[in-house]
Amino acid sequence: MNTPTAISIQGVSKRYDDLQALNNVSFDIYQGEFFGLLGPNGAGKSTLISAIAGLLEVNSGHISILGSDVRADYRQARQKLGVVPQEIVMDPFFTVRETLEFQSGYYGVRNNTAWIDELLEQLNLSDKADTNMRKLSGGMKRRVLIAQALVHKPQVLVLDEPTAGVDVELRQSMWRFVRRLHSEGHTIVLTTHYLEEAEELCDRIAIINKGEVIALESKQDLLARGLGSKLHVRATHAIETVPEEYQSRVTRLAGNELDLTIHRDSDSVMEILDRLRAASIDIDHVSVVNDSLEDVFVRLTGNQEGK
Ligand SMILES: Nc1ncnc2c1ncn2[C@@H]1O[C@H](COP(=O)(O)OP(=O)(O)OP(=O)(O)O)[C@@H](O)[C@H]1O
Repeated sequence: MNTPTAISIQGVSKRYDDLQALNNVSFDIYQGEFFGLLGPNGAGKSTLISAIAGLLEVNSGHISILGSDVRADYRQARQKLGVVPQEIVMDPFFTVRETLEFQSGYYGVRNNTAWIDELLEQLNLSDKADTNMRKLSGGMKRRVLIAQALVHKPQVLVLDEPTAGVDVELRQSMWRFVRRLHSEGHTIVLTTHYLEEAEELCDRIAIINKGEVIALESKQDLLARGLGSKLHVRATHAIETVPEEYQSRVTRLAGNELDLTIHRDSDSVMEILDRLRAASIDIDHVSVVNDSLEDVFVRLTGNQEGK
């Protein structure tokens, strides 16, 4: 693949006292990707994002944004990058518009009123432009964070759990806007605990666990990994017993309904159904449900804390 690199992460390690938060992390994110960074709580995602933003001194390794090193060429790298942080820190006495103007000044951007107006409109904030930040709801503050990250029109946008605690309607309108930015050529990096969101939006996904990258694949490849699927069987009568060889795979047995985990590569569904029939299970209906990203994530990280 010859696509230019948007974010290059090379051999990055970070230690907090005796805790290794990042351990020799290396991967590239390409221009125009919608990239997902997933992992359970405490995996090291926010540490990596702070390092990408050039806000954290790492113990070893290098990170660059479109060729600019985030430490050595901090100002250039920051011009190319917008980061929507997880935590809301804002001056409560500024209005929404003042907040965005102040942020523009920080990047040395002037005369960008038209772009600020567009951001306000796209994020449904136009009627709040002159409202003080302290009077906004949490969801509205999150929208201002996104606008703030975009005032200087960065090529690369990193969103650290932007939809935590945001209602469904707002989440959808935020994603519409982020998708539009992506379709216009922006590189988007997303961390989220809503795995269905990552499944819907991201082209490629890295899973971090205990400071290490444990998977880095296209979403399709990740979803095709491992066991793969669930076989759902409905019988015409209550199912009394399941053949012994399948008992360890039963995830649900209730009345005439039975769920079994199956391995897409090595199991023959027809053979399983034949054996169930031979065990006097009169099959009425069968369906195969593929693993979700959440199933794969839980299997790879071995816990459910990332939910
Ligand atoms: N400033 C700090 N000092 C000491 N330890 C820290 C500091 N910041 C983070 N850690 C620890 O480093 C590890 C990685 O934390 P980090 O916030 O990067 O994880 P995360 O993947 O973003 O988690 P979450 O999903 O909960 O936001 C955790 O064990 C955390 O407690």
